[in-house]
Amino acid sequence: MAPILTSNPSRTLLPEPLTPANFAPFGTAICSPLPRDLSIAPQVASLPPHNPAPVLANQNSALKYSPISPLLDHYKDGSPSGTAASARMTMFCCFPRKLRTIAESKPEKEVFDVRILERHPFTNQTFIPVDLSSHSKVGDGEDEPIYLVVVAPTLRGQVATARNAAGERVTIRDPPDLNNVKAFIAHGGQAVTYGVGTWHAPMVVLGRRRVDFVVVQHVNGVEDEDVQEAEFGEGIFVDLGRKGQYGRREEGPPKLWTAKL
Ligand SMILES: NC(=O)N[C@@H](O)C(=O)O
Repeated sequence: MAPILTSNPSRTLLPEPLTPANFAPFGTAICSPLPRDLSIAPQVASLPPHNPAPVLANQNSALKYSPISPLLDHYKDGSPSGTAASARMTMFCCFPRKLRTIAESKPEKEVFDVRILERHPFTNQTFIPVDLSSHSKVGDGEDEPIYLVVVAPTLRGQVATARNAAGERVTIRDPPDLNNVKAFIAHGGQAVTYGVGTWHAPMVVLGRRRVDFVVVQHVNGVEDEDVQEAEFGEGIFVDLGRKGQYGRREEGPPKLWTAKL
C-alpha cells in the first residue's frame, strides 16, 4: 500500500484541454502537426514552421517528424541501486472510472476524486491510446471516451510526512505540490509523455468503454526506483461539470466473456 500523506489541501480542479503549450511544464502532449483532412503529401517548404522540422520519407509518401518526444533513461545517472534499466513497451487496458455525483449542485454535477499520485523518478513514460478516435469530444451522446491527465509539480528538496500500511510515520522526498495539481482533458489523436519524475494520477478514462494504451518507458525492476506513490485524503477533485456529459459507465458486475483463441 502506498504511504498516505498526513495532510492535504482541498482543491477543485477545472480541467483544461491538453495542448503542447499548457502541458510543457509536465512533459509532452503529442498531437499530429497536420490537419486531419490533409491526404496528399505537401511540399515541405509550404508547411508552417515546426520543431522538429519535417522531412520527406518513404519515397515522399510520408512526412517524418523526429524526435517528437524523448525516451529518457535517468537510471544510469542516479538510481541508488545502480541497476541498469531497459526500455519497456507495455499495454494498459484502462476501464472507465467511477465518478462521484454532487447532488446538491443544480444541475447535478460529476467529479473525479484524485486520491493518489505516482511518479517514475528515473524515466519518462508515454501513453499512446489505441483505437480511440480523434473525434472524441465532450457532450451528450458522444460514444467516444476521453482521458484525463492529472499532474502535479514536484516540491524539489522538500519532504512530506506520511503513514505507511503499518501506521508508521514515513517521509516522501520531493513530494507532489498538492496546491498546484492540474487536470487536462485528452482525446483520441493525442498521446502524452509524463516527464521524468513527474507526479501523475494513474490513467483516468471517462466514457462508456475501455481504452487501451501502449505505454513506453524504462524499468530496472527495483520497485522503489521504478515507481513511487503518494496517497492522500478526500479534498482534491476534478470538476467535470453537468452529470452525464462523459457518458455513463455500465454499472453492475463485470460481464463474463470467453476469449476466442
Ligand atoms: N500512469 C498510470 O496509469 N500508471 C503508471 O504510471 C504505472 O506505471 O503504473
